[in-house]
Amino acid sequence: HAWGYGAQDGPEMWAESFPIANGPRQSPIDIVPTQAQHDPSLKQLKLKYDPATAKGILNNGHSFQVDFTDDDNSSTLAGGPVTGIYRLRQFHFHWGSSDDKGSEHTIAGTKFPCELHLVHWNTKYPNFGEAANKPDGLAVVGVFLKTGSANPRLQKVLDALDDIRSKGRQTTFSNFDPKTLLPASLDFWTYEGSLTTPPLLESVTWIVLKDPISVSPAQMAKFRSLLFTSEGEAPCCMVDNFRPPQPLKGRKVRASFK
Ligand SMILES: Cc1c(Cl)c([N+](=O)[O-])nn1CC(=O)Nc1ccc(S(N)(=O)=O)cc1
Ligand SMILES: [Zn+2]
Repeated sequence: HAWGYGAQDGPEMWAESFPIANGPRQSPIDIVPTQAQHDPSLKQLKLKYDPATAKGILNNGHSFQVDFTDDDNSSTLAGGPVTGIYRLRQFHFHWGSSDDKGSEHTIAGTKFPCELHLVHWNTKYPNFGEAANKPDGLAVVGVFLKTGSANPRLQKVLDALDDIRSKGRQTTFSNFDPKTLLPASLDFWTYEGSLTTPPLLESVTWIVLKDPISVSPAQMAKFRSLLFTSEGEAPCCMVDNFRPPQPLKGRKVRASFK
């Protein structure tokens, strides 16, 4: 099932191979703050990350991801809208070819140049693969990146991109605490959704942080230096790797804040 973000294999074509693309709980969505309901029963988000669990960084041909060892509860998410403990598996980004687009979620139609996803799986299941197709299997924290001053916390990730320019390239990436990539406030919106790329599994509790972190235009250029293509193929810049917002289909979006 070769899929991508081009005219021939992009989001408008995904339903041909992945009919769930037109399902009832697809992601991303446009978040309309005035229509989100404050839910005082939502707990505080509890994120505990051990930098020693960072393992490697990989160009998977759709984005790049930093993978974490997930064989114990060293790096976990709990609280917020979820029950139980979810383990951090990886984080990755989505971004645009220019600073006026790139995020997957939007806020009242506003697009950000980039969006970070921290992917966690429910430890009530034996592993990520088992969790990935359960309705409460995954929890993804989304963080918007807004153009402004350079973000020093991103630099270690961006400096590693030179070694993984082409699809399939990977290198070690250790001693990194993803908590350093989060904004000061953990206020969030939450809703029931899906993976935003094939296989588009409807197994994600989305936790989208209200506040963005900063990224400079020069740092955004670094993201855009990656390639969708493998070495030896005609190079195609890795940009616009975002799915547009999908129909809400009656879902409620809750806010953890007033
Ligand atoms: C589906 C699956 C399984 Cl099962 C495994 N596995 O190793 O067992 N790996 N993958 C791939 C995967 O994780 N995709 C994924 C897609 C979108 C997102 S996003 N943007 O955050 O919604 C997060 C992840
Ligand atoms: Zn993602």
